[in-house]
Parts: sequence; structure tokens; C-alpha cells
Amino acid sequence: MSTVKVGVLGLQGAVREHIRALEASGAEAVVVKNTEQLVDVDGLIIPGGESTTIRRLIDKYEFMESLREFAASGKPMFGTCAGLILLAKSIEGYKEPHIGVMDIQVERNSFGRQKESFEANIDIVGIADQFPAVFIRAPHIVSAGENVEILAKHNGRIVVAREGQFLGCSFHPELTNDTRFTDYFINMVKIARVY
Ligand SMILES: NC(=O)CC[C@H](N)C(=O)O
Repeated sequence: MSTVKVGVLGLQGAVREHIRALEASGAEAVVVKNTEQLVDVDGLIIPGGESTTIRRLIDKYEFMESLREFAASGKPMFGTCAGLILLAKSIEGYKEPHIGVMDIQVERNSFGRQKESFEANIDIVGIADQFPAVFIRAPHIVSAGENVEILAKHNGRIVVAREGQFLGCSFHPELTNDTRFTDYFINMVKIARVY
């Protein structure tokens, strides 16, 4: 199977780190800075960073319609940390979601009583045992619709989920050298492209 091309939304956040991780996993990686580039990629990662800042830049550069069209096209999307918040259909304390395509409700900064950032080894169904997950002011998934598969929890809170083409996690897989999470998403993109 030929290489897949995966975009990383390049408005703010851990963009370079995802590019490096994708390349380490053998995919072609593109920093997406304008809407035309979306047409050209087989899958898209929305990185971690600051969800409110990314949202402001999505509006400023008029990305929202194209992102929703991308989702409607069925191509895989992977949101990490702030990216998970951007994909969610519901955000606790907010009237409106951002992109709002994945059937989950999230709460921001929800590991607040622990250190601001921490690492934990977690088992993720179908992806990895003992994955070194780096949490940085991380959100968690409060509830999920019936078509959402819960793939991992940490301290009883949902931190990884998948709904068909949408994959989301609370932490930063791109900040470790463990390629298993990125490999899994690349595989989703390969399968989506074949069928
Ligand atoms: N590391 C992250 O992406 C943090 C997410 C950030 N706390 C937010 O709410 O957007």
C-alpha cells in the first residue's frame, strides 16, 4: 500500500511534534495552514495546544466550514488534548461546541487537582498496553454517545475514544517516541482510503 498523506492543522500547538511522529511512522506529513491543503490529505490531526486560541485562529482564517466538510467527507480525524476539545459535540460550561463532530462531552483542564502535567502508563484497547501518556492540562471525556467506543480510562475517567472516523485522546502521544498510537491512526487512514 502506498504512503498516506496526513495533515496536521497548523494554526497553534504541538504541530511539529505530530509531523515528526507521523514521519517516524512512515506517513507523509503536511502542516495544514490553508483550507486548500485539506483537499489533498487523507486524514487530519488536530493537535494539542490551547483550544480557545486554535478556535480563534480557525475563525480568523475561515477554516470552520472546510473542517466540517472534511469531517462530512468521512476522512479520519484525530484530536489530541485541545484537539479532542475541538472535535467534541459538547464542552462542559460552553453553549456551543467548536468543530462539533464527535459524539462526546468533554470537560477542560479536568485533572486540575493533580500536577499540571503528569505521565501515566495506560492500557488502550486495540492500540497499546502500557502506553506512556503525557497529560498537560488535559481534558477528559465526561460522557459519550452509543456509537462511541471507549478505548481507555485513567483514574476512572475516559481518556481515549473512537467513533468511526473520529479518534480522540486527552494526552499527547506525539511527545513520546512510542509510535503505537500514531501507527494506529495512520492505519485508520489507510483503511479509509482503500474502501
Ligand atoms: N495540552 C493541551 O492541549 C491543553 C488543552 C487546554 N487546557 C485547553 O483547554 O485547550
